[in-house]
Amino acid sequence: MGLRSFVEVSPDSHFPLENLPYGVFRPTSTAGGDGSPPAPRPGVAIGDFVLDLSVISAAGLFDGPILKDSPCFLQPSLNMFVGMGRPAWKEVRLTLQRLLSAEDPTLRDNTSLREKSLLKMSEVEMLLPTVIGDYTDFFSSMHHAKNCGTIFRGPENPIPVNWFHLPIAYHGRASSVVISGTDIIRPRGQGYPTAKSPPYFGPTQKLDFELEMAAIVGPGNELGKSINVDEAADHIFGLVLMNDWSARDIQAWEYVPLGPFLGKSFGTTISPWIVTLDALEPFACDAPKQDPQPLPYLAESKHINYDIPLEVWIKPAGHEHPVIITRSNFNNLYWTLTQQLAHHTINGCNLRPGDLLGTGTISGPEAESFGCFLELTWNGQKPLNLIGAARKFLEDGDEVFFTACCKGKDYNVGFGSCTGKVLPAIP
Ligand SMILES: O=C(O)/C=C/C(=O)CC(=O)CC(=O)O
Ligand SMILES: [Ca+2]
Ligand SMILES: [Mg+2]
Repeated sequence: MGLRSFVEVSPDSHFPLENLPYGVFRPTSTAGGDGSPPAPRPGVAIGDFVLDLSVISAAGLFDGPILKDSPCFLQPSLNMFVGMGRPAWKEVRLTLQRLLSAEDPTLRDNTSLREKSLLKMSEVEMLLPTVIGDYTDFFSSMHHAKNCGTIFRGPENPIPVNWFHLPIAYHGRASSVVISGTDIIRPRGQGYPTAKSPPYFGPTQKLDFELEMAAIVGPGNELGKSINVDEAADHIFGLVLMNDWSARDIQAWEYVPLGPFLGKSFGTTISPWIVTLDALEPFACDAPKQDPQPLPYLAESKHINYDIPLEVWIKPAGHEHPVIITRSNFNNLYWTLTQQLAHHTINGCNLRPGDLLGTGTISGPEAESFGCFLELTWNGQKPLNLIGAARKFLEDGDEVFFTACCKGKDYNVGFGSCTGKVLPAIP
């Protein structure tokens, strides 16, 4: 039997008391005094409701030693709270699990506070949870690295030799990270030239999704200092789903020798609810054994992943229901979140609260678990059948849905969804 809340939580909900993911929202039902939209504020998800943490904070209910008098929930983003570190996160989790439990009368029996603080999810708009100063994207699934290498560089040596020694990454573009539900405009750009013609210019003909998750950085490090791999988990607040939309024709032509640029910087979608590592703890599992042994700064005493089943669904224009196109799992990552974070800071580069670290596309070993169209259709050579139509890449009007849900014995720890619809290119 899972934990019980006085708020009704259906058995298939992603958001029971065991989860309590954090987001930033604004109520859609009420406007401010001058008619302007209400200010963004932090909240946690419980069943089909959002608990407004600014109201709980103003009511003085965060009375633990760290949170007492802290303005961290009177902010328009979660940056201040995630920067406070694990002792603060633990204190808030305990306070909220008590306040929302079926047994505690404080909120349960206070009608006016309950009405002020608990809002229906259907009556709020979700916003980006943190101000993202920097966004980095790793490349940590071996299956994805092997498939991309074979497709882009040939089957002889698909995985570059450095890949087994360090978690490869590129610096992404933070300005175009958007919240789930935001439309994505098909980008224009230069594509690969064919033997006799110059580079193609126009709307990408190979628009793709990439099934990823991303870590939200906690306290981070000062410039010039690095984070020890065995302490790295204390710098990861939690995880979201992430779609690293990619234009494969633009990417293939531009990426030599500096890596992805305009083929990926036109939009990256994240899900609104940050599921904490504390909530994911029951789903920890061994990460793949690494051969060769990583260098000492990457050798960790606790080498773990999480068992997070992932799904991608697509709803083409004119269709009522989405269809599933791939199933993978977070536990396919070869380099762990903590190794990624330690590697990122080993040269003294500073990470700041709220930064976003993408895992890289999470492909599994089987064709049904590949994490993007590039792999699923082998760069368009083997089209997929999508509701009777042959598909190589994304088309205008397609809606892409990612979802993830960890199954506990009597409860779920879910991520909700990460969605986006493809709009036609600007003429
Ligand atoms: O192998 C390549 O040249 C390119 C690979 C990617 O597009 C991957 C990327 O963005 C990182 C990832 O998602 O794993
Ligand atoms: Ca990516
Ligand atoms: Mg992107």
